[in-house]
Amino acid sequence: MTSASQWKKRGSAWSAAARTPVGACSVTLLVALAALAVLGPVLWGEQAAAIDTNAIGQGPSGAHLLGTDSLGRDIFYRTLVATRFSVELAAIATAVGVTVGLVLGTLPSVLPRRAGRLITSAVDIAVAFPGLLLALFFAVVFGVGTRGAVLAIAFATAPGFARLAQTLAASVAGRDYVSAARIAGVGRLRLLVRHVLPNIGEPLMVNATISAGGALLAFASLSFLGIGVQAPRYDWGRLLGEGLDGIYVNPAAALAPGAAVVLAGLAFNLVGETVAAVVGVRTPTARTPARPAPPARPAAAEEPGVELVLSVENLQVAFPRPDGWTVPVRGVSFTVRGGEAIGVVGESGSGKSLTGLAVSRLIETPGVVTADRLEFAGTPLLTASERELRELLGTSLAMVFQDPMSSFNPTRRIGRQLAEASEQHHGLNRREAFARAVDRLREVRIPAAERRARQYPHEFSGGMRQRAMIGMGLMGEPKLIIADEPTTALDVTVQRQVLRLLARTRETENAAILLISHDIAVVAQTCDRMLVMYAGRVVEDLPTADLRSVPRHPYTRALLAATLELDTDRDEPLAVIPGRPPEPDQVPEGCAFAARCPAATDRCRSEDPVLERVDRAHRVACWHPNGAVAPDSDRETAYGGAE
Ligand SMILES: Nc1ncnc2c1ncn2[C@@H]1O[C@H](COP(=O)(O)OP(=O)(O)OP(=O)(O)O)[C@@H](O)[C@H]1O
Repeated sequence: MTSASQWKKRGSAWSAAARTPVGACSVTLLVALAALAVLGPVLWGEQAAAIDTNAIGQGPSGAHLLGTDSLGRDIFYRTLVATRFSVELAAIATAVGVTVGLVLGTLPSVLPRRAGRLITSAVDIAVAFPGLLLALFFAVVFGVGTRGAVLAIAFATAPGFARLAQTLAASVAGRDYVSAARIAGVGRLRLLVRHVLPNIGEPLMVNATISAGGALLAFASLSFLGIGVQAPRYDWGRLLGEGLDGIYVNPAAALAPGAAVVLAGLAFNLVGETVAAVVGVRTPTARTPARPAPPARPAAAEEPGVELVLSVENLQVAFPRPDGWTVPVRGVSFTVRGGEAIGVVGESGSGKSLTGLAVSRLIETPGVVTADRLEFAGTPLLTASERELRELLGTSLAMVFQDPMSSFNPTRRIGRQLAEASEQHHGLNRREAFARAVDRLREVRIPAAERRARQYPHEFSGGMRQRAMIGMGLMGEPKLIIADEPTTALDVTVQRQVLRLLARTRETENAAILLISHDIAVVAQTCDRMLVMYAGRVVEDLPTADLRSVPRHPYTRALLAATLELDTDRDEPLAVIPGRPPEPDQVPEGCAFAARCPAATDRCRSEDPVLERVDRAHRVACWHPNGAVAPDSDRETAYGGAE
């Protein structure tokens, strides 16, 4: 979709929202409020200030619509003129509150963890207090008067915003384009400013608008109590307080500013609601469980010493749950040599993606990654400093995600997103980095690369975005490309182009590839070796050339039998693997596949098999890798495959 059509779509959403009852009310109220704020003091400033000692404390009359105050000034004009000051003060207090809140809310993601936690705890405590109580407290601290009241209301608004910003930032932090930027080595502050803030702007705007209504009310309350605006200046709160003194003589003197506060507050709230309806804002909730040490699992077999790009030994990924830990990756071990292409296959939930994310150091707190060894290009990733990691991963590791739509920041041009890493790591200036980005886009066969580099992600097709993502990986000199289901969201022809591009990149750049896929056929065509994962572990590691002849694990054979190929007899029902893999927190004793395995014995149900070498390039975790042992039940073997 082009940006013009996007704007058109947005425009029609706005006009549709304005035609709803809420939308129409909010537009009318807002226009009236803005007109009064701008024109009120100009048109009626003099009448509002005119003192008439002959008309002190009068009730409504033809000359004075809402009566007069204790100096004979016209209350109707004063209420109209007070609009500007009341709205101005509420807007300033909200702006200061939102800014302070935004800083407090986003600081934890740039500061060291301990300092960040301190701020988060302070915000949590402040959020627990009612806003008006906080405003009163701060009003006393900052002193009586307009400035004190502005600061008091701003500081009372800030904690709510800080919490909202934290939650929104956390919800964006897991998006692919943020992961991609992190992999490209983009620093925390830049990540925040360029990738997180632009994408949480809309919900923050909506909440700021609604908060302005609250600020207006809070201001009126402080002025009413005599600790806000001081005479001779006046806002609605002050007029309300003055009107209340003579409420029995002239109730309109108090009711008019009161009604003005209510109507203006309503205008802000309704505008907020209308904006929320158009931009589709929903506020996610945060989650911070406790974190004890995850359980240990046995290490798997070791690869003989070759020059390795990646060396993973006993990798575990654990997440806290209210009642303990769930460990979806339970001791994965494998190695990747330079230029080698390895496929990772397995059913959904087997831990493929988490393994890729753990290798890229993209598992976020509260997730915990442990390993006996996790080395990339000779650097231990678990003990490396953040700076080392940024340098190393930013230049040598590329990541291609499943959803090409979410892989790029929607608010930034493609070329700039590619260039970002080069500005950071290669010391290139903006122009040079952009030129390199264009060159890389050309390299991945993006037509009219120069023009395309200036376009936004939504102007690219899915296949082009995926190629651009690979191009982003090529901004450095990647030693390893981790591609997580890179073709799942694409149609078949585009799938082939992307796979071909990956293969070409591997050749030209001598980059190793870790291709995560549930499509065994794709892996067989593209990779040298295949890791078969089941319930968070590698159960077989074998050359793809041997796929047809020597898979040893019953699960691998089952996966192969369930793969649809061109030569599959379409009249025969496709083999299926009976049952479902266990949930990560319900993995049984013994071999996790035993319950679905036609050859399972008592030993399989009680002892967990270790991944062991069966020949030079082949490892398998099975007690009966040759399929020689008869099953201990009368079940028929459900799957084909060579024995
Ligand atoms: N943040 C998390 N907290 C708790 N559990 C998680 C988290 N992320 C993933 N999991 C669980 O870990 C398991 C493995 O997830 P993973 O995404 O690695 O699977 P996968 O093999 O890549 O599956 P798919 O092919 O569907 O992407 C799943 O059961 C998933 O529910």
